[in-house]
Amino acid sequence: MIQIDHLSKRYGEKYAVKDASFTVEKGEILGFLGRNGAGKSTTMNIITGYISATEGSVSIDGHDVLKEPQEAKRHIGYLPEQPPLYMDMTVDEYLGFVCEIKSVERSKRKAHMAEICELVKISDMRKRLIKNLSKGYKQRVGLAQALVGNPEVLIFDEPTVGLDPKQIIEIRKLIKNLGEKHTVILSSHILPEVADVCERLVIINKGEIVAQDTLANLTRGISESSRLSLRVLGAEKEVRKALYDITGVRYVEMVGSMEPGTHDFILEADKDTDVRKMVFNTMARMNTPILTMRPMDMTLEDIFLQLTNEDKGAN
Ligand SMILES: Nc1ncnc2c1ncn2[C@@H]1O[C@H](COP(=O)(O)OP(=O)(O)OP(=O)(O)O)[C@@H](O)[C@H]1O
Repeated sequence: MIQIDHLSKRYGEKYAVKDASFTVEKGEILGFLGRNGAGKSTTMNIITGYISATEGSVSIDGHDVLKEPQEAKRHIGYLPEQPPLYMDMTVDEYLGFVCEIKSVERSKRKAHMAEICELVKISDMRKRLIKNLSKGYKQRVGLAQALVGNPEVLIFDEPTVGLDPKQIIEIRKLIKNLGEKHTVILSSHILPEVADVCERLVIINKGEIVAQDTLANLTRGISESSRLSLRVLGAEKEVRKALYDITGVRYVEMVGSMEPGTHDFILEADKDTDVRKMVFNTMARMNTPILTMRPMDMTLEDIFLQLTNEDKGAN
């Protein structure tokens, strides 16, 4: 649905985005994750045709954003980081104005606006001046303008910044719902947000894409080993040696003794080897009961930190 090919944007000598390529499939909710200043807004602004790229191309449903801007933009609803709201208009006046610029048929506007307002829950606010709305409601009006014309693709840039926790939950829920009928790109620097809402992630660091995969693959795929945490009732030296002798085990470390007579171990094994059965059998033979055994997957947070550490990336 969206194809981003070798996109770069340079300001003077500095790359805001460098050689970024990724695709967004029809119907998916893609998370575009990066720290502040990583190049998210720049990428979103290029995809939506707000600014031009220095190099590379973007196509939306086969239409090049640069060569066929009207056609490409017709498919996109965009909520930029700063929603383009007119503070002295009422919600109705503003959405009417957006209908006008998006060429929504006059006869259909009333019903279309009512439907959108219902969806983003601003029906009671339609006669209010936008400047008098709370930040959360202003953001909903921003979402509403993105939905005008019923575009297939919705792009949200940091949609929950500045909202209170209740508003954040509501906006995320709304985006999830919209994802059922639209292709969505959600740009954010908030890890739990994209983890909660998105099926697949593209991670950008210092202008470069450093990873793109499903959440599950990202948490599984990056490390070369799998780790287990164990608490065993038994003598440290014997248990450590027995664990170390298990095929596939690379490393064993005793990390503490939290209960009398027990020892806590972290065991690192080859990535594709599930050593749990062997650990169980070995400990059973030695009559050293396992009190806990837990796989230690890398969290998305670990991965994000690993991928976006200060030494990585360009510039
Ligand atoms: N018009 C501009 N002129 C010069 N540099 C710019 C311009 N716009 C962005 N940059 C730089 O490009 C880099 C990427 O900025 P961008 O706004 O895309 O990041 P971001 O990931 O959206 O961050 P944030 O979440 O803080 O908005 C930053 O270093 C920024 O200072």
